[in-house]
Amino acid sequence: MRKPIIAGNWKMNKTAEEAHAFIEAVKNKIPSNDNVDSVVGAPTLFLEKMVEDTKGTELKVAAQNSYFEDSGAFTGEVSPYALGELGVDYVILGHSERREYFHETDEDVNKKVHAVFRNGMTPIVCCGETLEQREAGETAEWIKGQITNALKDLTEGQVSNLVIAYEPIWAIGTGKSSSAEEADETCGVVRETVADLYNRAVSDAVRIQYGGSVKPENIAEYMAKDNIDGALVGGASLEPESFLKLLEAVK
Ligand SMILES: O=C[C@H](O)COP(=O)(O)O
Repeated sequence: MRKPIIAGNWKMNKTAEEAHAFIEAVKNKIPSNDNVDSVVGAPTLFLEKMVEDTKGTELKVAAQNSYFEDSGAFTGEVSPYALGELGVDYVILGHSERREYFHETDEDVNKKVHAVFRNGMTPIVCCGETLEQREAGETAEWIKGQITNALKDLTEGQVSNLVIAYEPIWAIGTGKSSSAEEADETCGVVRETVADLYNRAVSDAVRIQYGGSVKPENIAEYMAKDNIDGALVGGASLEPESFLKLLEAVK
């Protein structure tokens, strides 16, 4: 039985003060992590304070990116070693916005996945197709390729502990969510790819989230599906009330 994982991704939103106010508003209302893992992905600037603010609570903190080298002459980059030292739990990797605007490749994502594991954190690896790819019937092949590349040279133990977020690009921030059936089918492609690359025990263990216009009103439809173990949520994770409703719907 896989434990659900709901992760907010604030993207480049909020000030330090707003982030602190959010944590204050939710921290005593987070469901027990015996039932659901609750995560907030915050901008790098606030991570230290968020880790401090969430100490002793059931809320976990995610970074939204990490570089693949631990240290060195990489001006402006975020060290995975420093993130691990800070007490960050998860790192979102390969989000379609990072791939599109910052030209991240599958190879970069794979190196980052290794770096995040090496530093004791859990990667949330994103994959997803464009509308053109979906309409051309290329979704399954594309997703298989992204997953195969992202998981290169990982151990069975690492992949069993990994989180994969399937986010159709056309459903992100558009209000056009994928139907639960379509989302489940493609999350099934992700799971079968993991089974082919590793084995059934690993594919049964890996947790797969759906992301793309998830909100309190529709999250239950996704969570009812066999291959969907959680959600990666942008817009609807920004307000405390909405974030708590997402967690309530799955606990
Ligand atoms: O990482 C989250 C996704 O990009 C989904 O964003 P959204 O919930 O605003 O559509």
